[in-house]
Amino acid sequence: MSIAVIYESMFGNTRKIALAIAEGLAPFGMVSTANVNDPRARKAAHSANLLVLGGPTHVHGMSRPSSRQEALTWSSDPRKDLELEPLAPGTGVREWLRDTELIPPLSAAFDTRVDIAHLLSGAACGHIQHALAKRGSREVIAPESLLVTKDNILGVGELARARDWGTSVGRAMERFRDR
Ligand SMILES: Cc1cc2nc3c(=O)[nH]c(=O)nc-3n(C[C@H](O)[C@H](O)[C@H](O)COP(=O)(O)O)c2cc1C
Repeated sequence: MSIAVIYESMFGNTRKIALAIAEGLAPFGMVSTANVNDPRARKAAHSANLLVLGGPTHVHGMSRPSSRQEALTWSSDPRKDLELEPLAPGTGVREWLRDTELIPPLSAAFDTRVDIAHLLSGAACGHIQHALAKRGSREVIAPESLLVTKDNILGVGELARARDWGTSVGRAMERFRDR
C-alpha cells in the first residue's frame, strides 16, 4: 500500500507529529511525508491509497490566509519565542485539499491544538475529515488531535501517542483493504 502523510505547520509541532505518525505507519506500506507547500505532496497524494492529512488548529478550525498571517506576526514577536518553519509561508490544508486533483479513496485526519477543553479550543481535524469526505475519500478511523501547551510546546508523551495513532491508522486501513 502507498501512504501519503501530508501536513501544514507554522511552528513545527504538526511537522513533528506528522513524522511520528509516519513512523507508526511504516510497517503498513511505503510512506511519503511532505509539507503542503512542498510540490512532492501533490505527487505523493496522486499515487497513494491512503492519505493522512493534518494541520494546526487555527481559530477553532483549519487555518485561513488571515490566521497564517497572524501566525507570521506571532513569529516576529520575541516574547513568544516561536521559530517559523522554512516551508510555512504559503498554502494551508484547506487550500491544498481544494487544489489537489486526485485525492486517495481512503483517509484519516489529525490536528494539533492547545491542551484545554475541546469546547474552548475547537479542533481542525473534524473539519479536515469533513473536507476529505466532500472529495469522496472514506475515513478509516476517527480524526485525532495531538496536544500542545499554551506556550506552543508539544505535550509530554504526544509524539508517542502520534506513533501509536499512526499504527492504529495502518491497522484500520488493512481492515478496509480486506473487505
Ligand atoms: C493564529 C492562530 C490561531 C490559533 N487558534 C487556535 C485555536 O482556536 N485553538 C487551539 O487549540 N489552538 C489554536 N492555535 C494554536 C495552534 O493550534 C498550536 O499552537 C499548534 O500546535 C501549532 O502547530 P504548528 O507548530 O504546526 O504550527 C492557534 C495558533 C495560531 C497561530
